[in-house]
Amino acid sequence: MPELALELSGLRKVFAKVAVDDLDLRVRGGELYALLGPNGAGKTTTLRMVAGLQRPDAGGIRVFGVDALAEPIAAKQITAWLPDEPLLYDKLSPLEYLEFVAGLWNVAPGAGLERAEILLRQLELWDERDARCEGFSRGMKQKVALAGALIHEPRLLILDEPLTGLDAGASRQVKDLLMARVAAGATIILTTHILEVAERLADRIGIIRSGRLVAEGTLAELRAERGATDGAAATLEEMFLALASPG
Ligand SMILES: Nc1ncnc2c1ncn2[C@@H]1O[C@H](COP(=O)(O)OP(=O)(O)OP(=O)(O)O)[C@@H](O)[C@H]1O
Repeated sequence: MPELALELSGLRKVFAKVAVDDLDLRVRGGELYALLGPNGAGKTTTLRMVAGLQRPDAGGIRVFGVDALAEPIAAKQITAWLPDEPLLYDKLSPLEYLEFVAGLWNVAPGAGLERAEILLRQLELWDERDARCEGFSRGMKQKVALAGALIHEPRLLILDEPLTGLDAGASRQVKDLLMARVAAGATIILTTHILEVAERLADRIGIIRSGRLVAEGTLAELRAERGATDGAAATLEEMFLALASPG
């Protein structure tokens, strides 16, 4: 049985109404797991709780066996978090920003610089390494933020809509980078509204609605389940629309 990268049990968060509703979710080590769901389904709230930015009202979170609620620092050491609207220190250049973030994680300066160069080259930002981020486009800033999230080489990458707003070229660079990380043994959980991303990249897909997991599996498994009831092989979009809408 593969090691579990993430285990959520009975996770619950209530704001004015229930956002995450006794959610159970397991992500295996080494897989790319796409979390899909309509607006307001509870995806970001779930991931923010895993990243330690929001305290659940109930339930448990384990990251590679570490109890993230009891040992948040240990859990954060092995986790990357990229929010959907990341903030950067605009006055810094990409290289300065990555050196700064590497320092926060106690990455040795030499190793930090080496990793920064690899990441900036992969994301085609090396030529802009010394320019201030304040002059960058939204997509360029998003790529710098992604590099910052990966600089401490976390085992678990949690990415909230990492491809939204990127042009085709940037999107390809980010996808290639993520696939390379998975090939090197990392685990990725991402949310996306771009169903083609889930279709092409994900080992498994989870569909969440009203804070609960309503379907989960490989694309083939989801299709087979749907096909069995509908008598036809459904597209991910058809399955998503059927599963994500109430009633
Ligand atoms: N800080 C907050 N205070 C109050 N309500 C919140 C807060 N954060 C989220 N919510 C509510 O919790 C519910 C789930 O929101 P969440 O952002 O997790 O959904 P989502 O699935 O990520 O949606 P989207 O796809 O639109 O990003 C929504 O009803 C939202 O209004």
